[in-house]
Amino acid sequence: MTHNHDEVPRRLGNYWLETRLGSGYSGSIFRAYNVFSGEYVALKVQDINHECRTNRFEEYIYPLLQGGEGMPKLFASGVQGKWHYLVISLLGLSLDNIYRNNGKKPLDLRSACSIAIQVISRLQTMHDHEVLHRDIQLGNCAIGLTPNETMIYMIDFGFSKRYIDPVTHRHIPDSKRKRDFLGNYWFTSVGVHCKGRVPSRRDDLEAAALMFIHLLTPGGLSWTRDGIPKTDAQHNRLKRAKTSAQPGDLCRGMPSEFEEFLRYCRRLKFAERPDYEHWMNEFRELAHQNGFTDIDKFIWPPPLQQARAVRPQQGVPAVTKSEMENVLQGLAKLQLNNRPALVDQTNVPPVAQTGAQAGKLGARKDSEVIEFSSDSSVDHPAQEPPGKLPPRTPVRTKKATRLFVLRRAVLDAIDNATLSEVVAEFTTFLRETGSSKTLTKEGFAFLDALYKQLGDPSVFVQPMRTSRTRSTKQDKPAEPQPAHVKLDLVARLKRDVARAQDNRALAQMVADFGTVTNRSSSRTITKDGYAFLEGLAAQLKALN
Ligand SMILES: Nc1ncnc2c1ncn2[C@@H]1O[C@H](COP(=O)(O)OP(=O)(O)OP(=O)(O)O)[C@@H](O)[C@H]1O
Repeated sequence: MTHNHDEVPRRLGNYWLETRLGSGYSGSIFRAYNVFSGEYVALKVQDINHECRTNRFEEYIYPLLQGGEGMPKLFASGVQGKWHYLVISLLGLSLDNIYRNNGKKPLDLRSACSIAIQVISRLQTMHDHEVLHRDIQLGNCAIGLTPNETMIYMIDFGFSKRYIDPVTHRHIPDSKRKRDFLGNYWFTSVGVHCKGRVPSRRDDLEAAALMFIHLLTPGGLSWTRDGIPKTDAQHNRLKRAKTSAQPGDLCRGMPSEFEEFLRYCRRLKFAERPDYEHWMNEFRELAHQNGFTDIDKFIWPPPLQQARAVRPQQGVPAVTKSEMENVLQGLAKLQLNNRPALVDQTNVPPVAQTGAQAGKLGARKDSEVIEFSSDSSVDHPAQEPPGKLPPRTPVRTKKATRLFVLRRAVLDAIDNATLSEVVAEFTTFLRETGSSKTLTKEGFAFLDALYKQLGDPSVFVQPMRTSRTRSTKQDKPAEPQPAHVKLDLVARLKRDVARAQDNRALAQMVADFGTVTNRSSSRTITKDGYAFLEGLAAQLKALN
């Protein structure tokens, strides 16, 4: 049953209704003001006979959330005639309004990080108050009005539910029985939408992850592009597309945090508490690495300088053409002659003609240009046609890009002499760049590649850099070690590297070095660490 909003009285309770702000399936929302105080509010009104009495559910949920950051205030609720009304804080634009007003263009990375931090924080607040949202979408996140315009609020609790039983204090039970889907087509998790599972905290987070990815994807998530499905066949097609989309494909060209976050949400168990703090910190760190300041505030439109810093685009390298040329010229100096393979590679599918095999890397044609991206998809050659490099001035990208190029050179290397040169270059580069000697994610990715190449290029290698705070059993956090453990081990590695007999022994040393660096509190490279890397380059040459 729908209603004509012209029928809604001009006054409900102590509130005088002005303009209509929006309307959904079950009711309308008006800008209104308190006739006594003059205070402006938003008033949600619904016919009491409506088949979907979401106002009643919201009336139950709002009090549970009062006082939480980013939760609208509930001022009043009641019934007048055939109208049920809820009076809540008046807010500004929804993220859906912002996205549409911006021509549905992908958002800048600063805005995406800021939204990610705030939305995860809102979900933490709701979940800590024992409530699931169950309908996370752009239209249900709204910014405040001045002076709260940098705060994202959560709205529309019509589908929300307590997941802790108020009597037994136990988590709601899971069920094998398939349920009808509840939520929205675009962002509701694959488990709930496509497999009929019972929603829990993990699904709110997965919906948020899909929303962030959507905001960074040109044209949005693929299954959103044909509009709302009108038939069962269309809906089934949408579900198939959603189910089969792999995180790596959805997030190609984006910073790896987005893909990792989606994977993390999908690994969570039904009743498991997500590690909200960890993910907020990951997005803060990502923002920090890109030079964004004040990231806990959502600033729209984004500050000009910061918006320009990095704008991730699907499959498009995040470097300028001239930066890419510089890097390639540097690599061209490497002598890559045909020498025996490092290890038995019969298990490895033949690699397409790479720069290493073709001769000098600098001689690569545009179509052979390797992918520059600060995500884990660097193993896949860029799908985008070359020459589509957007102008930008990345802050962190230069360092990250250089490290990725070196990592690629490791994977392409076919002999120890080449590896020796690449390791020497990696060491010099680390010594020369930046005031911080911290080994970045890209630095660890280099070590992973080196370990794989020295040991067995055909096997999957568990990354050496692990999360500090991950709470699932599978991903044990890396316990920090006392400083002397690292110092002792690295000193030993420095001493022993010159005595290593073969590549496998060197591989083990690289793994030990990466692991101990990861477990040190600041992940820095010490003087002995540099000496070890230099010794490694020398020993590789000697073992050639
Ligand atoms: N507190 C508010 N202040 C200002 N605008 C709001 C507020 N709450 C909602 N709106 C606007 O009204 C729209 C509909 O709001 P809401 O989603 O709460 O209603 P609904 O009837 O439950 O909608 P739907 O059925 O589409 O879920 C929102 O997208 C937003 O643009």
